[in-house]
Amino acid sequence: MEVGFLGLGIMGKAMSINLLKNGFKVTVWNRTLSKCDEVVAHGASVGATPAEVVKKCKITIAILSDPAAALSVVFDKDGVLEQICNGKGYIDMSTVDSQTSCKISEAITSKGGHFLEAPVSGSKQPAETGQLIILAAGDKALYEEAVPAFNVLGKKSFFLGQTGNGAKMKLVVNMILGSVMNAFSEGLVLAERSGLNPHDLLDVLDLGGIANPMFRGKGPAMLRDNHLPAFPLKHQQKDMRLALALGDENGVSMPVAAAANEAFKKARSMGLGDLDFSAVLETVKLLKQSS
Ligand SMILES: NC(=O)C1=CN([C@@H]2O[C@H](COP(=O)(O)OP(=O)(O)OC[C@H]3O[C@@H](n4cnc5c(N)ncnc54)[C@H](OP(=O)(O)O)[C@@H]3O)[C@@H](O)[C@H]2O)C=CC1
Ligand SMILES: O=CCCC(=O)O
Repeated sequence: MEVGFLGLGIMGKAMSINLLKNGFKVTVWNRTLSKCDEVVAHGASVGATPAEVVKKCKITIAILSDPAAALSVVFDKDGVLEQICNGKGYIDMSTVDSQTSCKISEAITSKGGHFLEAPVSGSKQPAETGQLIILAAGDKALYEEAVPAFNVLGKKSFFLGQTGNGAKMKLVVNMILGSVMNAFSEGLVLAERSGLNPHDLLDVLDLGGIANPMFRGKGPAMLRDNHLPAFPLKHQQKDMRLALALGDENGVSMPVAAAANEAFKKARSMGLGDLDFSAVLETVKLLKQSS
């Protein structure tokens, strides 16, 4: 199967290379052209614009930073809308809000195209190893058609019904993720400042009921102040912001998530937005030092 792929950031690069390694023909586009080089070395072709990719491919996948980027690639000049038509499918795997997803869906389907949202849970390493969790919603026929690609990209795909449900599920998951990361950061600093060995804390956590791959995977690096980006902090803050808006729409009080969002905003203001979201740890250290 030949697929188009728009967006070669941390996730898109890993996912498109994974498709190529598993026998898919892939035509890629990225706003910054130089990021195509590594994927081309794995056998990809390059399209000059999103429209050119869609013209060439029956199904085009996108994974872009945020709602503004997702909308721009569809609606702007040389965008997806210029070539989408009957028989072609567009799958947006970016993490966006349901309103953005519905706006894209309406535009694609008004041109006769098929639309699926399919944000993913899991980060850089699961993207590299095909272990993502795919949260799809929208056009069921397009979902069925995309299953061979999803089977390469992920360990499990969910079809969640109407467009918007995938976006909502993803935001709920990441709202929890961001809140947990803040609690974990506070715990690491509290352990150290109160005279405990934080490595002992990691061992204790790993044996108990709240053991999880994130503590295990990121904890040791966090203790070395290593925040090399797998999931950029600026994207986690975007997800908290969008999840809080979903809370507003549904009358759900989320004081924990609101506090976590403030911490991620603080980290962004400290210039940490391009680091991993674990860098929110630095805001806890800062607060303790100034008190
Ligand atoms: N990293 C992770 O662990 C995960 C990320 N996600 C989500 O996946 C999406 C991508 O994440 P990730 O790969 O980490 O992000 P990156 O920041 O690494 O990549 C972002 C991509 O979006 C492109 N982009 C940004 N703005 C525009 C624009 N205005 N027009 C066209 N292209 C644009 C970038 O192009 P350029 O190279 O030119 O800047 C790049 O290809 C986000 O929605 C994120 O929340 C979901 C699960 C896990
Ligand atoms: O959206 C990013 C999710 C990152 C993760 O699941 O570790």
